[in-house]
Amino acid sequence: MKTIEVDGIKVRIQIWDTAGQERYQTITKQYYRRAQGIFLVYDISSERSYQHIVKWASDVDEYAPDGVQKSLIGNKADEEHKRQVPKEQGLQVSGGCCVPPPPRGQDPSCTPSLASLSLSPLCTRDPNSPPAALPLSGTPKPPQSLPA
Ligand SMILES: Nc1nc2c(ncn2[C@@H]2O[C@H](COP(=O)(O)OP(=O)(O)OP(=O)(O)O)[C@@H](O)[C@H]2O)c(=O)[nH]1
Repeated sequence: MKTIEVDGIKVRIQIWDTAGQERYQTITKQYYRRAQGIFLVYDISSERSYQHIVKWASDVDEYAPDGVQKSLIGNKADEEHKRQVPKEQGLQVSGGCCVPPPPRGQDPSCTPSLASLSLSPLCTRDPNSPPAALPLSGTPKPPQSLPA
C-alpha cells in the first residue's frame, strides 16, 4: 500500500503480486474481480514469458471488470544483453508506452514503483473516457517513437 500524488491528486495504491504458477490460478483469478488496473509483466530475457502474456491477457479479459486499465511491462530491462524479446514487439502490444529501465547499478526492485507511476494516472481517469493504452486484445498498433 502506498500513497502517491498524480496531477495534484493523492492516490492510494494497493498492489497485489499474484503467483505465476499454474497451481495457484484458481486463487489468482479471484484478485482480478476488484482490480482497477492490471500490470502484465514479462521478462525481456525470456521469449517464453512473453508468450505467456497472451494467456494472462485472456484471463484478465475473462475475470477482470470491463474496461479495467491494463499495462504491459517488459521487466529486467537492466539486462539488455540477455534480451530475447525485441523492444518493438513489446511496444506493438502495449500501444507504445515505455517505462525506462532503472539506471545502471541501481536496485532493479525500483522497477515496480516506476511501473505503478505509469499505471496510476490511468486509474484516476474517468472510467467512461477511452483508455489511454491499447487494450491487449485486438489489433496491435504500429510502434510509436522510442525514447532516445
Ligand atoms: N536483473 C533483474 N532481475 C529481476 C528484476 N525483477 C526481478 N528480478 C529477479 O528475477 C527473479 C524472479 O523474480 P520474482 O519476483 O520471483 O518473479 P515472479 O514472476 O514474481 O515469480 P512468480 O510469482 O513465482 O511467478 C528474482 O531473482 C528477482 O530478483 C529486474 O527488473 N531485473
